Amino acid sequence: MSTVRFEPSGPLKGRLTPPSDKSISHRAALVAAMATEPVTITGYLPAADTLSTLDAIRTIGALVQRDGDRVTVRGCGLRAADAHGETIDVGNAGTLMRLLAGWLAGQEGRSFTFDGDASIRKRPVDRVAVPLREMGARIDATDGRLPPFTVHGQRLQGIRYELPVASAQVKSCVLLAGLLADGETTVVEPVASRDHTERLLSQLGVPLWRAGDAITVGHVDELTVEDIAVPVDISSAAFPIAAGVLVRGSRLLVEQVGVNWTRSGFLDVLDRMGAIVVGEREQRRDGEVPRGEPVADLDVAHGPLKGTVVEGDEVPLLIDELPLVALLGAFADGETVVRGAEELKHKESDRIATVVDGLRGLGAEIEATDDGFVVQGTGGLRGGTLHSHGDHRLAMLGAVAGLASREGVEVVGMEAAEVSYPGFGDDLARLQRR
Ligand SMILES: O=C(O)C1=C[C@@H](OP(=O)(O)O)[C@@H](O)[C@H](O)C1
Ligand SMILES: C=C(OP(=O)(O)O)C(=O)O
Repeated sequence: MSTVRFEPSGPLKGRLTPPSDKSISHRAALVAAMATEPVTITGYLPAADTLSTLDAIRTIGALVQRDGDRVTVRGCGLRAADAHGETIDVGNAGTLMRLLAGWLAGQEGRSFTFDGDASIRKRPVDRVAVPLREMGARIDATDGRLPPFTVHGQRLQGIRYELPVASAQVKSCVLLAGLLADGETTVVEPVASRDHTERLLSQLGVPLWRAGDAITVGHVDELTVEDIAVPVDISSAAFPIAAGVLVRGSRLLVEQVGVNWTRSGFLDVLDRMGAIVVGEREQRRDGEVPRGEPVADLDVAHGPLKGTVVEGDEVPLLIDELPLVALLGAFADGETVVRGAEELKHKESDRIATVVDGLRGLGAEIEATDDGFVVQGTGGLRGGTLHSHGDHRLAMLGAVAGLASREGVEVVGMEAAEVSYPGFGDDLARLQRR
């Protein structure tokens, strides 16, 4: 395990292009594997989670060639003809585990076992097993709800499924299963969550439409996949953006960031907190499913912050950035509250507990609640030691906290950042050298 110290920093300056989007890279690799003609993905994220996805599709029979962030996939077709009985190692990647289960649930008469690391073994799969069973698949999970689990593929029937929680992973799992199912499959969302799967499938010409909160996909016999370009991950960009906002005298240009409105809630929260982040974002779009992913350059400067409340429909639009909202809250004037975010308990760590314990250990005035946290802003942070608990977003949170702190932060388990942001430490160092 690596321990890295992040000292209080002088102004961060310069331009930065953070890594490609993890969510979209997973989806791009999976649809490429469902095709039979070769597909080239540019801007594929070469991080631990998305390398697990390339390994997973190789296990199922796809041929994969990677040169940096350019990946060529010769897929195995929607019916993954040659695969059976494999064990798929999803590593640390919840998104891979849940989306791939949807595709493989429709492989009639064939079984696949899913397993992963210690963190993945604590993450619930009943949330996808319930709708997949309703569609006709058989799924055996450990203790009824955890990995390792086996998916016994069956001929699937389309269903109408009302998501009990807003989860893009569950929505995407059911939509991918729907491609193979007889008839139409509809997923109803309680509130909007990231829509990368819908945008990608509709770009590929799959019959897919949205009516209010309901997204419907039709059966397809085969998938024709065009080349795919992946934008920069706003969830990764959020760390240097937060550092630019928090470190006195900073001015950064963060380039080519994906600003799909279902992902960019963090930018709206920054606006409310009074942060200076300038760049054109996508406005909320409730009608037809848009094709493709919008990008923008974001100009970021240090400035004072005020507390805010994040709750309700906004939560899924920045679910992975909520740890950073807690950190920003510690530097803000007044109180910052996050509520309605119990889903944080089911991530790579229990992010309510790990964020609250981690930031409190650095001197923040923060309390956990059942569904979020409350931070009393004190205008700064002392510093100390923060443990990542193997959670990439915690490791990067500690690093940003260190740069903005008075005494520096030692992050125990910094290597976890490789899950989503290869070269994270180098990027921060480069911005400090300008
Ligand atoms: O669909 C996706 O790519 C993701 C959806 C979210 O999870 P949930 O669907 O569990 O909310 C998010 O936290 C995760 O990092 C990626
Ligand atoms: C929750 C996350 O990812 P996953 O669910 O794919 O492990 C994340 O990246 O913060």
